[in-house]
Amino acid sequence: MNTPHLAAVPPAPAARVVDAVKVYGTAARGAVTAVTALDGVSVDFPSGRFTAIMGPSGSGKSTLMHCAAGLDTLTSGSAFIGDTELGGLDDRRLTLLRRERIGFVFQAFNLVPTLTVAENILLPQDLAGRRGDRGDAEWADALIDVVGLRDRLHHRPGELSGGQQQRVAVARALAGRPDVVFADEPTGNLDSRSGEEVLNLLGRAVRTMGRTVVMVTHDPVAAAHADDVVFLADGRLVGHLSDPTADSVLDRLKSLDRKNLDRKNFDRPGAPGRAEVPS
Ligand SMILES: Nc1ncnc2c1ncn2[C@@H]1O[C@H](COP(=O)(O)OP(=O)(O)OP(=O)(O)O)[C@@H](O)[C@H]1O
Repeated sequence: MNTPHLAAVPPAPAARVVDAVKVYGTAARGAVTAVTALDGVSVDFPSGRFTAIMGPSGSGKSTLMHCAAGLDTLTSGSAFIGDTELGGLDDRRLTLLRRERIGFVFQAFNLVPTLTVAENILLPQDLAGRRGDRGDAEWADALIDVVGLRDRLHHRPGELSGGQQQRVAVARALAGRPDVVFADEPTGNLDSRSGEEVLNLLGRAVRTMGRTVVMVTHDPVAAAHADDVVFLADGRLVGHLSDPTADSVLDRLKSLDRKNLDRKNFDRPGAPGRAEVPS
């Protein structure tokens, strides 16, 4: 009997957006400029991989991340976490989905100052009512070692360095074993050494713990920690690199900047990516 040949099927993306459009502002009283921050972006964030989102300032990186993570809504198009379309969820379900399936790391750490390190890390499990779950407790305990904070468990965030606080934030983001961790400029407030530690941690979460990370950054050295880099310019997806290095990312950014300048010189008035509503 012939055994059917099973081709390796790539895992479904942990998150994706399809034809994503986001317009900020409206034409009120006939004279306001609307800004098209995302202009028809479709991108997959594969499961078990570390993806960086890069692009010039104002290109739509944070908007893409916020819409993909259900922190903001799209004007049109769709955003999915796994198979769940975010546009179809009411506020309560969206809050639950963010709590149970997504981890967040922000530039400003966003820890709760009155809670200890241990309490901050366990907060997502407490909110989800899962503190008693044995598997979760073991996972959180292992995480504390991975992020190197065992001797700081009873300190409060104000007693820690910026790098240590961000490591707590990474542990907190991973504690609930989310489908995907979204990190918005996680090294933006850190010196290069602490930044490197946080990036190594995110990389380890993907490569040894099987997690999925999507990170917005403007730093080619940070992006080089990722498996894939997607590039945005003027709200559009304009490139992709696998196995990036800081040099290859920098080269791509420079070529995007050149193309952007050339195009803007040709396209005046009204550069693409900006929907300008006449007064
Ligand atoms: N709440 C808002 N209201 C109006 N315009 C906004 C809003 N948020 C972002 N924008 C505009 O949308 C565009 C994309 O912004 P976004 O913050 O996503 O870009 P970015 O690539 O993350 O930028 P940066 O690297 O500077 O943080 C910009 O032109 C920005 O000014």
